[in-house]
Amino acid sequence: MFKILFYTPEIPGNTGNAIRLAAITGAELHVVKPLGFNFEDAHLRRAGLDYHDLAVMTVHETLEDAWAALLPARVFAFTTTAEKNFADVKYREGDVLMFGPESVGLPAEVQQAEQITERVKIPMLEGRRSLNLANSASIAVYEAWRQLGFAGSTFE
Ligand SMILES: C[S@@+](CC[C@H](N)C(=O)[O-])C[C@H]1O[C@@H](n2cnc3c(N)ncnc32)[C@H](O)[C@@H]1O
Repeated sequence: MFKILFYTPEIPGNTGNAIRLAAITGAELHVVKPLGFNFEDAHLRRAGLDYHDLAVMTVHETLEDAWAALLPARVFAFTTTAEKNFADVKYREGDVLMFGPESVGLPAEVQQAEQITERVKIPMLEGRRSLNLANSASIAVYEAWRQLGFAGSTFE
């Protein structure tokens, strides 16, 4: 399945939603510190509901630790500044879908890192700033999973 990579997320409810997304789809969730919350946060637990035990989640101390655990793999950096439509990628099993923190998005140096295969954008109307982090991850995982015929799901 796919790997969701949240770089330094700040808002607990978004990571809680991603935990639920991971449990529902089988995608792994990888989270890079520092985090803007702790895992006991009520908002995170509420958003993740009772799915925490069903999700595979790893917390990495640094981005280097995350690369060591995830690579080799293709890494797609989701950013509002990309030119390429995320839906034009032909996703493969094991791809990493990477997202930035809520306030500032992925820093330029991370977007330009050698580990990044391609920067991609989810379409928006002209003049709109960005989607919510958890919504972005859901859209990305479901498009990638759709391309794989929803492998492993009840509709396979
Ligand atoms: C709330 S957004 C960050 C907003 C930040 N001000 C920016 O412009 O990047 C959090 C994350 O969601 C993802 N995201 C939101 N909208 C997106 C879009 N239209 N295309 C690709 N990624 C998006 C990105 O990974 C982003 O770092």
